[in-house]
Amino acid sequence: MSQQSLIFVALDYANAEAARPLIDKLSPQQCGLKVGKELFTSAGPEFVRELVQRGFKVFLDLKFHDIPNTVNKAVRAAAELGVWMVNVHASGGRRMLEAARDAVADMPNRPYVIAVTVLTSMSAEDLQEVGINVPPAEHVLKLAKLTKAAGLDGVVCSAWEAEAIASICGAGFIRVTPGIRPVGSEQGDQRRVMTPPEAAALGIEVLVIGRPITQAPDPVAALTEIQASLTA
Ligand SMILES: O=C(O)c1cc(=O)[nH]c(=O)n1[C@@H]1O[C@H](COP(=O)(O)O)[C@@H](O)[C@H]1O
Repeated sequence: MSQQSLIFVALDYANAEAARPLIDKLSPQQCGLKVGKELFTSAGPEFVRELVQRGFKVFLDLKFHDIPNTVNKAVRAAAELGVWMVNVHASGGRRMLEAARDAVADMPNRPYVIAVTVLTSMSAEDLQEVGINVPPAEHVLKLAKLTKAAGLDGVVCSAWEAEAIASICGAGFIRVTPGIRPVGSEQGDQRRVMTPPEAAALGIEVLVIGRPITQAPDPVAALTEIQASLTA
């Protein structure tokens, strides 16, 4: 993993045709691409293979959360597409996480397997409603420790929890942070947000950014501006 924060553009588009105009203007040297539930459901594995063939690091964000056997098979199927990273939900529990880890253990070029802690769209109130009566940061840390103990490569968390995770889980443990919002951009459904330069200053390995780029009048210019702001 490089020292500088890598940016992954969240391709939250309705289908491949809608995503292609932006992808055609990007290079694998510039950023990675995240394919999530919407685009994967409409465009399918063939589209993921196409992005991999074009040389992009692809983060397949399907957030698997199921019984261990099902997650094991799903992670393996994702890995066989040649993606760089795949994720599951840490709240699936230790045995599910171990099954995700084991799915790719024998692959020579295996993807990173990481686990979502607490979604960046969730606030303390949202957590309370689902029976978790501790602050988000505390629950994130608990799930990060479980993920590390199960032998996964890292976690998805908000940038606010990234430093504490590094101090508890160690430097090699990858932190992937969505909920990144340049000053002046709309928060939308995100709750635990931070600006790109602040997140980069924390040494976060991967910043996931969607709408501030994809909904901008000129997405490539928005990405370039964000990238410049990281080192300014
Ligand atoms: O796993 C993810 O990528 C993810 C986890 C999380 O906690 N929060 C979160 O926003 N994401 C994804 O990151 C992207 C954020 O997009 P924007 O809010 O548009 O920047 C979306 O594709 C989400 O599905």
